[in-house]
Amino acid sequence: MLRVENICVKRGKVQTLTDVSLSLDAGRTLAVVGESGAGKSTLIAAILGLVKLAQGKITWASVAVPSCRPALVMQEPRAAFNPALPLLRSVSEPMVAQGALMSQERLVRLCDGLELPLDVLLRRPAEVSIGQAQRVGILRALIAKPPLVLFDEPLSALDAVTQKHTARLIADLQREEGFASLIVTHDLGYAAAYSNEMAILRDGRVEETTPTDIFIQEPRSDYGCALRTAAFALGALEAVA
Ligand SMILES: Nc1ncnc2c1ncn2[C@@H]1O[C@H](COP(=O)(O)OP(=O)(O)OP(=O)(O)O)[C@@H](O)[C@H]1O
Repeated sequence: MLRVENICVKRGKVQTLTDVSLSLDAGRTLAVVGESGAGKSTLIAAILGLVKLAQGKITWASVAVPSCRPALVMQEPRAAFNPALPLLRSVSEPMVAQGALMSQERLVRLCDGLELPLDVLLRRPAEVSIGQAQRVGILRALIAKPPLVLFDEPLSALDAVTQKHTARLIADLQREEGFASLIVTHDLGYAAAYSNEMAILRDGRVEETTPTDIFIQEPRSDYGCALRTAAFALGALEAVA
């Protein structure tokens, strides 16, 4: 459903993405993994139509992606919200944009799953912890049942136990609702545990796109092998190998 076809992006004078092609179907998860500066956030910006493509095209079900109202979980949790507004106002924005009312039942279910006390939503961004703000970002992304969710380092501010609960909640909702999920992360362990496919990005190019179970056993690219070896050395892949 999501098709990224041979895109090139320049930011300033820097070529940040070169001939990148990816695809992602409904109900599936694609993890985009790569070192800092590889172009992961630029890829998300390109999918959202926030940067100009020098070449190639990006579509969702054959039309421009913004028309499907993709949801974004931003990398910097507090910066994702209007600092002047209680978080609940920001959380309700995707529903307002659809002209729909927010279901109390869904709000309570998601807050329970994310271990977010409801009173946190009555505070402004500066009045909650970064980890809470990150989970509110996930709540806002999922509240309106979007068909496509782009997660930019969605668990980076959470402790290991909360990471696990949050990742499970996202996976459970995805099974029930069938959204397509693109996860950008440095964390190979998380990517390996929760994705169907892994795209390895380096210096703005896709080194390989490989089904996750195969990648864990035998990456196809030299850089994929180096990432896998490093992740094993850190103990990040033991649970999934
Ligand atoms: N607005 C910009 N102008 C010029 N260069 C930029 C701009 N934004 C990003 N870049 C450069 O583009 C490259 C890719 O950046 P990007 O933020 O996409 O990487 P990333 O893989 O998301 O990194 P990180 O994991 O550190 O967030 C980097 O070399 C970065 O310095």
